[in-house]
Amino acid sequence: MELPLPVFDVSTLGSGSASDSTESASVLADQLQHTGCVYLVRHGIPTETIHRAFEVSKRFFALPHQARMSVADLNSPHFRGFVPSRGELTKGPADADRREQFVIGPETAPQPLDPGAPWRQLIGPNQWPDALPELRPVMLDWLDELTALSHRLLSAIATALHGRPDFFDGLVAGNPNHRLRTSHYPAGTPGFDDNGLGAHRDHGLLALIAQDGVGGLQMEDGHDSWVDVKPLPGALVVNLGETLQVATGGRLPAPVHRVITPPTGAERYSFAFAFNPHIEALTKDTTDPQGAGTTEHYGRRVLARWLQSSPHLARRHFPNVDPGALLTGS
Ligand SMILES: O=C(O)CCC(=O)C(=O)O
Ligand SMILES: [Fe+2]
Repeated sequence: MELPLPVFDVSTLGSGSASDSTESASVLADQLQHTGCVYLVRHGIPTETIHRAFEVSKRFFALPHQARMSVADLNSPHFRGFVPSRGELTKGPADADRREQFVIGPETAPQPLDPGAPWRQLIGPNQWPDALPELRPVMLDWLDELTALSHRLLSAIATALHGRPDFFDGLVAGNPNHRLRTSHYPAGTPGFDDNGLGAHRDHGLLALIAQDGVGGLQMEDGHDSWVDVKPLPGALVVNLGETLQVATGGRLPAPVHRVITPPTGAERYSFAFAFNPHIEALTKDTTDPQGAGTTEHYGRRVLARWLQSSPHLARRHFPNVDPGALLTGS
């Protein structure tokens, strides 16, 4: 099968001498520099962990509507839980996403409410449905595996770009706003309702995607056309987010991507793990020796975006927060 993206063998990072892994880190950075998106093979996450995750995801989406709605995201100021089909407006109000999702993050206690820093509400507990007790251990185990792999990749990128594996660690330390979302893309009518997930860039550092064999994930190739990221059995896909694009002065691009609804008779399941900065992280171009350019506050930016794409949550939990004011820092 001809693949649209480079393939990176993760096992080359951790083994052998330090110079081997430095070389391998440069291979990864070079691949990412061209596409912002790469297949990862021999990534070390047990097949069994992945298999269990897909299995429990299917069982979650097969629960009766009422059981899924018992953990609706509308209950959660932390943007976690079940997001029904059409519940998110990634592309804007005219075309809601057709996928349904279940979203978790690192399990933490809620933060004290601070009206001057509403983004801190993104940190907090998850919601778990009583009807499927296995969901919690399986999702949290998968979250831990994906977090550990993301740290390895970030260290490799830091080694390749700055000669130091811990160069970007300060962005993630503390309360990282990671998210693991599993999505179910129901079949649709081609040409009519094919917006499974609207075109977007991820906001964080990098994302790891696991998809089943159905296909539908597409990346923009930089020349206004879409490339099908065909499923590669056992592989994960890494795609970079805007925080890393900013931190590397644009050297590592965050690709625009989307998911097309499966055709009649098919349905797609996937996982996307967003490896995100901590909620107060300040990002600026680290390749500029003068330190010029704007500094971005991750918590402000991500809350503004999520309020725009989830207006029902905005109205319920953040009625006095203006996304525009968050973005301009006032
Ligand atoms: O479902 C997928 O394959 C991709 C999901 C994605 O890009 C996201 O949730 O940000
Ligand atoms: Fe994405």
